[in-house]
Amino acid sequence: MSLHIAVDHRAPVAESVLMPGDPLRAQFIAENFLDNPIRYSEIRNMYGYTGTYKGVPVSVQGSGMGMPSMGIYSWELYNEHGVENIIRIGTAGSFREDINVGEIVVGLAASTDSNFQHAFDVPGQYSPCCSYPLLNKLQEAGKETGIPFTAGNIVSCDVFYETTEDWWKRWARMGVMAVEMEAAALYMNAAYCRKNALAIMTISDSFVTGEKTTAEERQTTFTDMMKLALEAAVK
Ligand SMILES: O=P(O)(O)O[C@H]1O[C@H](CO)[C@@H](O)[C@H]1O
Ligand SMILES: O=c1cc[nH]c(=O)[nH]1
Repeated sequence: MSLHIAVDHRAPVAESVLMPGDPLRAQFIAENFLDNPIRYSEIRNMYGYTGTYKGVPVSVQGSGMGMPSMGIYSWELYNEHGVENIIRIGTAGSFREDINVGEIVVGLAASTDSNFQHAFDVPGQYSPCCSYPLLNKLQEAGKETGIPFTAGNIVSCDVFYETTEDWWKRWARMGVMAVEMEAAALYMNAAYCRKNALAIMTISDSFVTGEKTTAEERQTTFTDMMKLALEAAVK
């Protein structure tokens, strides 16, 4: 057991873990996609489950919202639970008019406005990027399932409710596709711990059109992303 994640001897945390921000999305995936899921942790109601997908053990663990929370859970998974691969399965807001609600984006790199990197004491600006081996597996899964996605730069922000209008347009001007709140911390922890990480997000709202999805839709309807991540996790 680590400080924030319990263990259950019947269901050790698997080598590959899917991480949604929302613990109820973790429960939905476990109940609808995994065989014989067991909830190994409910500390703070941040549920974690292990089951099998196509016969291979896979875990699903809520990360909570924001880089501090993702930083804690991914650190403990990598360092105290033997995890090698983490695939974030999140939601994001689109900055591009050709990337619409319901579509999937993959963070090749995660720009950020956070100071999370101070923990690593690098003498400059670190560029958080995904793991190439996991990206390759996702590409294979994409070809096999026919589920499309767009890969590029995303931004992980500390603030959800920005107060200045059009703040996002300056990120968009630099080719950043979408905003979420955890990938940069995950990528930095993975790099430091010599592990693998990839962030996949379904677009839940568009800064360009103003379209939005409900909390319930964000919890349960983004099943293509879940399938894609599971297929990549068992390769
Ligand atoms: O749906 P999740 O995975 O939580 O991701 C996004 O949604 C939350 C904000 O509503 C933030 O955590 C953001 O990164
Ligand atoms: O972090 C997020 C996630 C979805 N939509 C946003 O606007 N921000």
